[in-house]
Amino acid sequence: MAPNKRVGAAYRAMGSLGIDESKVKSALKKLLKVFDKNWELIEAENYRVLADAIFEDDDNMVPEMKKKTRTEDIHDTHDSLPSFSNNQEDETECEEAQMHIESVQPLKRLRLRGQESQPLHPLTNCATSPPSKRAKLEDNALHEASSGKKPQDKPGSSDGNPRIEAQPLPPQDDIVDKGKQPASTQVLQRGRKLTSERASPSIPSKEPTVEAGKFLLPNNTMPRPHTMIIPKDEPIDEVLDYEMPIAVERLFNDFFLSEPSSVRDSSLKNDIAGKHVSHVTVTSSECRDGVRDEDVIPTSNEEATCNIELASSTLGDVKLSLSCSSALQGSDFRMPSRDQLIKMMEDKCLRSYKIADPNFSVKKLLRDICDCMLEFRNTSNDDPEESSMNVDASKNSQAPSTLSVVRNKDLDMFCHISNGSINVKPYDPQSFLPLAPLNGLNDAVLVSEMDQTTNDFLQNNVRTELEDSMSPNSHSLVVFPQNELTADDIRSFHDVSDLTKGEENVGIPWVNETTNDFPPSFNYITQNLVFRDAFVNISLSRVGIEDCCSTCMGNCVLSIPCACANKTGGEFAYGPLGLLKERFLEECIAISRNPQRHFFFCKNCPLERCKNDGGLDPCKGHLKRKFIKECWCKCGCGKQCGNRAIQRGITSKLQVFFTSEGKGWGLRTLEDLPKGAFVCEFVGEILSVKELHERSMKCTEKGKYTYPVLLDANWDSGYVKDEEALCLDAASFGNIARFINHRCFDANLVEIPVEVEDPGHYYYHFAFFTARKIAAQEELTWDYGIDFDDNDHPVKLFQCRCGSKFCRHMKSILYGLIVFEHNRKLRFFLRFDRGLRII
Ligand SMILES: C[S@@+](CC[C@H](N)C(=O)[O-])C[C@H]1O[C@@H](n2cnc3c(N)ncnc32)[C@H](O)[C@@H]1O
Repeated sequence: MAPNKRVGAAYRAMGSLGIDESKVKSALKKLLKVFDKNWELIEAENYRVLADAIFEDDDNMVPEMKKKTRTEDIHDTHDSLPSFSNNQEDETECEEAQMHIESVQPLKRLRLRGQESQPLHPLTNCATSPPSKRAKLEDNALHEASSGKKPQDKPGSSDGNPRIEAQPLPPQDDIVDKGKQPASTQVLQRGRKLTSERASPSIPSKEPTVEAGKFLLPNNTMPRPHTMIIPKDEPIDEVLDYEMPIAVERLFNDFFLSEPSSVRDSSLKNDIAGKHVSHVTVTSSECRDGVRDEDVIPTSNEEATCNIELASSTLGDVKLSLSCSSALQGSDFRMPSRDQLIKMMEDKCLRSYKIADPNFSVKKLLRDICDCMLEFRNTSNDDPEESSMNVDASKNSQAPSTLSVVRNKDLDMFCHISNGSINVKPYDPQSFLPLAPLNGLNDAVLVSEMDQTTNDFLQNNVRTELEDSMSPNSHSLVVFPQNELTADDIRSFHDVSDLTKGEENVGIPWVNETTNDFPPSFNYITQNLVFRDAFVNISLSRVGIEDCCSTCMGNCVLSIPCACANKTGGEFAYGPLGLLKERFLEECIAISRNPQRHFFFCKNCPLERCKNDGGLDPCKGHLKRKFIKECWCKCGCGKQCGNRAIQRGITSKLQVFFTSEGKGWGLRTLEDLPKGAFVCEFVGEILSVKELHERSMKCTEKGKYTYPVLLDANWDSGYVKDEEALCLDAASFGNIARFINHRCFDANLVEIPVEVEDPGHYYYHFAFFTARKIAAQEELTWDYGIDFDDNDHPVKLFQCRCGSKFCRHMKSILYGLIVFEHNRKLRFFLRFDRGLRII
């Protein structure tokens, strides 16, 4: 009989590790038996289980040899060595045994270190699908292969055995596991019981009790910061690395959420067959009926038909994802609806289990699974508040077919069920990259590689702050695109939990409940930065005694107006609570809403000048605004002075979201805001208007746009030099304000120029304040002041979808239509629905 190629390959692989073929044979035999001849399991990770099994054999042999040596020592110490020498085989074995006492650990370390880039330990893959049947050994094949070509010896190893002492020992600290026991086939029989039976939070689940084939484990093919060996004696709990968020997001949701089933099927098939799909954890031959408990067959990804994935993060958040492939079901396979699937499962369970709670439900089962996962995590968490989890299944989310599971008010998770896909998707402040692996990308790219110190630091310092800034709403499902990604896309990733990348006092999360889009790529900055030519002279010497309140102390707004207040028109703009005073605010709103009354026209307008097109068109007008002058570091008051509102930065809970009205991304508040509150500044690159003009031209050519704001509130004071005619552009460098959309006339924010460090009036801060009380969840808007008939406006014109009944754009469209209709005698249907729509 021809030698079995797989056997031969196994010998060669072990040979390349310097392992003697006699050891390979017996270990291989055992494994084939245990694994029911499933070669994939044996071959996984370059025959890792085989190597481990060999080491284990050696380990077992060591005590025997030691015992023997000790016995002979007692009888005759001097005779013991010769007696071994007389027996060549025994001597060799003894040598091996001795050698393994010393060196099996380093060998394993070295091997692991070399495999760092490989998928994780096969343990979990195998463990999720262990064989349930026994089979005959492949004796013949083994025999023939073992009598074939001898594996090449390692250099320095004359007898074919590994000479460990020749290999450098890695530092002990590098090793995550204890290194005493190899991951062995014994471990494969272990698992974690995931039933509704709760583990007591005080008793860590150290004794996995699930039989082979009946348990689920998190998919561990994703990379981890610390690849580790799982010592065989240690419980499976150790496999779960709760120190790091596990970024497993298969997100078959894309397929399940919206597309017709036929589309879904083909996409899914491609995905499953593709290399990227590597998270097969449970495979069932009868997945038509859901996940089958018995006869779980380990299989390759290509054969996968049913996946269950669990993922958790350090916060105890759990994601469970089910997916089903049509690969083995035939072309007419259709994914059942969520309700069909649940009903089918419930019927099956009620049929199968003689004693079942009459109120048994699959949803409850899933929640229980999630609870169990969380409890595993909570056992290591002493915080009683976190340990007591409140599952509220009745809470509905906005998404259809969604089940919300809320753990507690501050740290909740969002369990989404939609057509076979169940996600518990939390806000995860520790992940610096999106949680989802995306097609065409190696998962490794997407998992933050934090070392323990960074991780600990974040846990101690950042998480609480970020958690505080979150609301349950912000944990909603985020669907990541499944398209191929470019390097640019990868660069544009924004942390779901904090788009500001930690730059602001508060984290500002983003959500997209509408499309698969990510927020646009830009660099987050909290302070305006000069691009190149803009003249911004911030120097202490320019701030004269009349421009600051050097003799003030404490909180200026509580005492008589200081020099800074004088510059604001004789009194402080802010009241004692830090809100803008009503009268001041109303004046500012009036300027924005009735600009015609506050326009001034420059004699030599920098905007017209910078066009450099020969002629000089007349100035189109600028708004003369009211300024706020805040106290600054040259003042005697402290940082808590009430006249330093914008300097304290963003304090409100905000969220970037994808609007449903076609405006792209927008900014909303997650909490009620009072009238007159500072929200944020418009931050960007400081450009001269000339630079802006040049940039706009270039951008337009490339189909890109600038996000400019003119700092023209003081251009009426005389001739404005080119380098002093400034603007801000937030397209590439900006802050959260770049997401604030326009609303005609009745916007809920008002923009006010604020001077802080430059008394020159040409450079100032462009700050947004609430124009009225704003309720939580309301989108924040400001009136860009666009003339929709002015094609020359520095802001790229768009079709306004502000929904305001005062919408200027719609008015002009309506006017145009009426004229058109009148002239052409054509009929148009107009519908007044959230503003004017043309149908
Ligand atoms: C400063 S950005 C605001 C954020 C933007 N929506 C985004 O997705 O990045 C300005 C752009 O948003 C869009 N936009 C803002 N307000 C809008 C409105 N009322 N209707 C339609 N589009 C709007 C326009 O495309 C505009 O050029």
